[in-house]
Amino acid sequence: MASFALPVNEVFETIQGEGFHTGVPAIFVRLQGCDVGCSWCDTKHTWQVLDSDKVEPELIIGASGDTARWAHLTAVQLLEQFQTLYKAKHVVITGGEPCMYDLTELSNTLIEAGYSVQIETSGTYPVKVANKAWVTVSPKVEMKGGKVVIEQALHRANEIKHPVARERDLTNLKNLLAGMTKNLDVLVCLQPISQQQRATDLCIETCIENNWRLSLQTHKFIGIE
Ligand SMILES: C[S@@+](CC[C@H](N)C(=O)[O-])C[C@H]1O[C@@H](n2cnc3c(N)ncnc32)[C@H](O)[C@@H]1O
Ligand SMILES: Nc1nc2[nH]cc(C(=O)O)c2c(=O)[nH]1
Ligand code: SF4
Ligand SMILES: [Mg+2]
Repeated sequence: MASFALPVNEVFETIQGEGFHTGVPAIFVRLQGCDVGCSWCDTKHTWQVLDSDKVEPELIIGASGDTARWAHLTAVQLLEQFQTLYKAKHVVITGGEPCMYDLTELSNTLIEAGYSVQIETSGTYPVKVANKAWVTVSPKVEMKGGKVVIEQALHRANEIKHPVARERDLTNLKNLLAGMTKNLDVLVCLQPISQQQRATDLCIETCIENNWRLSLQTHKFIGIE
């Protein structure tokens, strides 16, 4: 079967800094493209997929820095790089919004090669990924792009990791949870937006009240990618 290529912004090995898998060594594959439009997004350089930003694959693997550059890479090309360059056996496919693309072939290829796979998604696109993949949905409600969180993503989620700045974000989360008809015991994390103290205090208080987990973007505190 012809392997189709995905637009990759960066590939790097680090420690998962967010959610249930915080602390796990991981290879990150950041895909280019997102039309959700979160004003506080910390990866805005991935929003547009411009031909003028397309480069050769060798400029992407292991490169660092927040640029809009991207290259087409196939599942086999990525797997070969992982097996040559990295030790981690957990792969996080993120973006940009990775579920703009069909991730089934990439995730199946990696799982068959012995990797665990996790997807970081906004929940605004159907999640097309291997059944064994871990899906982290970070619901994006009332963002500029006007997209809505879809039921299929919430029902496929292994964890819901909600970004919180103020009370309204908690109300939005509780409305999403109340509307779910399946996956009712999904794991819930709260993630303060941009490490704001008021948001962090609100998350701590709410996690204790609801027995939810706190997700702190630990990589930003210890200065790793
Ligand atoms: C950059 S997004 C990419 C994946 C996908 N588009 C999504 O939003 O889940 C990865 C994670 O970073 C979170 N995030 C982005 N900017 C953030 C910020 N300023 N503060 C806290 N979390 C942020 C998102 O909520 C998401 O959980
Ligand atoms: N260390 C680290 N952990 C992360 N977890 C989710 C991330 C993301 O940008 O999707 C991320 C990231 O950018 N770095
Ligand atoms: S959905 Fe994710 S990548 Fe897109 S703008 Fe929001 S936080 Fe950024
Ligand atoms: Mg990040």
